[in-house]
Amino acid sequence: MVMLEIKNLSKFFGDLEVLRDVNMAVEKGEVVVVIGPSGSGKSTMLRCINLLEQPSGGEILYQGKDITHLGRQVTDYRKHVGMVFQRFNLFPLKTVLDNVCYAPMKLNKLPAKDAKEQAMALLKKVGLESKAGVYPAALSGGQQQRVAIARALAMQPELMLFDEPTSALDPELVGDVLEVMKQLAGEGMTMVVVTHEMGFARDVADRVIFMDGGYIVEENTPVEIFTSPKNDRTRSFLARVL
Ligand SMILES: Nc1ncnc2c1ncn2[C@@H]1O[C@H](COP(=O)(O)OP(=O)(O)OP(=O)(O)O)[C@@H](O)[C@H]1O
Repeated sequence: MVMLEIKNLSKFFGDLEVLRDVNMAVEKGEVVVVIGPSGSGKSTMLRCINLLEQPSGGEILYQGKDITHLGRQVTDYRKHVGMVFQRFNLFPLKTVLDNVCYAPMKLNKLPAKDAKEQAMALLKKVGLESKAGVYPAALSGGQQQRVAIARALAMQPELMLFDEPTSALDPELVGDVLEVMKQLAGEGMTMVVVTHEMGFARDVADRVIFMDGGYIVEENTPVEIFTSPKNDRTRSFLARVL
C-alpha cells in the first residue's frame, strides 16, 4: 500500500528554486533514506511532507488523500506524522517523562495515567527509563535525541520523518540514536530519513534517494546505489563521502 505520494513537487524561496519536479512514493513499512549534498533540498522536501513548508507547486497525497492545501486540518494530519529534527527542542522546564506525555495528553486528551504508562514504555524502548524524572539539560545530546524520538512516537504516528537526527551530536553519541532508529525500522515503522550517515543508509534503507540541486537524481536499493550508481553526480557525491 502506498502511504505517501509526492507528485511534481516544487518549492521556491523567493526566486530560489529549491525543489524541482520531485516525484516519489513511500510504501507502508518502507524505510526511505534521502542523501545528497548540503543545500540540495533534502530538508525542504521533508518539511513539505508534513507541511512545515507550503509547497509552491505539485501535490502530496497521504494514504491517497491530497493534503497539499489542508488549512486548519493540518493539525490532524500531523498527528499521524512524527518528526525528529536535527535540534531536539525538548521542553526545558518539563521532565523527560512530561516531555513524552505532553502531546498525547494535550492533543489526544489521553488521561494522565495512560499517557504516563505509555511514555514509560516508550522511554524503555529508547533505553532511558531511568531518566524519566530528570530535566533535559541533565542529558547528553544523544539521550535528548532519543527522548525526542520517544516524544514523536507517543502520538502513535504511522509515518516518521527524521531530518538529520544525528548531525548535531558528538560522534560517540551517534550510534545509540541510529540503533533506536534501526530498531524502529525493524518493527515495521514507515520512515523517511534525511541523513549523512551512509552506513545507516546502506544497512537499514529499503530504498535510497539521491538529491542534488533540488532534483531527485537517482533512487534505488542501497546495494545498487552504493555499488553501481547510474548517474555521474551520484558517483562523484559518493566518492566524496564514502
Ligand atoms: N526558509 C528558507 N528561506 C530561504 N531559503 C531557504 C529556506 N530554507 C532553505 N533554504 C534554502 O534552500 C536550499 C535547500 O535547503 P535544504 O535545507 O532543504 O537543503 P539540505 O539538502 O537539507 O541541506 P543540508 O544537508 O545542509 O541540511 C538551500 O539553498 C537553503 O539555503
